[in-house]
Amino acid sequence: MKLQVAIDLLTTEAALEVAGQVAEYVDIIELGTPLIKAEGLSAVTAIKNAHPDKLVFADLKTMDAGELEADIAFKAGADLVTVLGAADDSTIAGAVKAAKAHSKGIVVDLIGVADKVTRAKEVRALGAKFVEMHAGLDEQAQPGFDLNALLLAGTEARVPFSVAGGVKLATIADVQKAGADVAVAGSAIYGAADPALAAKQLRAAIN
Ligand SMILES: O=C(CO)[C@H](O)[C@H](O)COP(=O)(O)O
Repeated sequence: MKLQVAIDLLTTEAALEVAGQVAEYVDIIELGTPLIKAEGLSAVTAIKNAHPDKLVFADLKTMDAGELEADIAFKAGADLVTVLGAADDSTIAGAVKAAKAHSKGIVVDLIGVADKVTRAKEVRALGAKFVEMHAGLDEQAQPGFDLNALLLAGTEARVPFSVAGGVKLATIADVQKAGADVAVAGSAIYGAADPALAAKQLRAAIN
């Protein structure tokens, strides 16, 4: 299983600092949606230039204009770009077209999708590289949030998947057991007192 760090900080400078601290322990470096909204796609270029050996993930969460938005992110240096599973099939197909043109990949984020198992199968058929079983920061803050529902959906969908939703040291082994291809950890890494140590421990827990 790969480890992805999601950097939900607001400046390129801060993102570069965290990426530099944790790169040796992760496979994929994600530029979070708030960071891209704050800094633009130049943040993606800066991270790719600093870490050309890592997969750089631009969390655009595209909902429309799939081909156009994915194309500009790939041109900026992204290897993986997200489109929302709630988007129209044509939006996802358009983004996949852009990914094929750049020999890169589209990840479909199933945040907010009620039937994640069915949609995962549909978007995989449309050409998604993998799907993200994702409970967002707001959903995680709701009482009763349960990561296990995401893990179950991933296992049942039988397509390549990542899991994002407050993944941490206490839960990353369960993510691996569920058969995930990628574990995404955001606040557990960038919010830690020592991000390098947090990433190292997460990596050790899945090796
Ligand atoms: O995409 C996101 C929010 O929409 C986050 O990057 C993702 O949820 C991972 O962060 P965390 O581990 O803190 O949940």
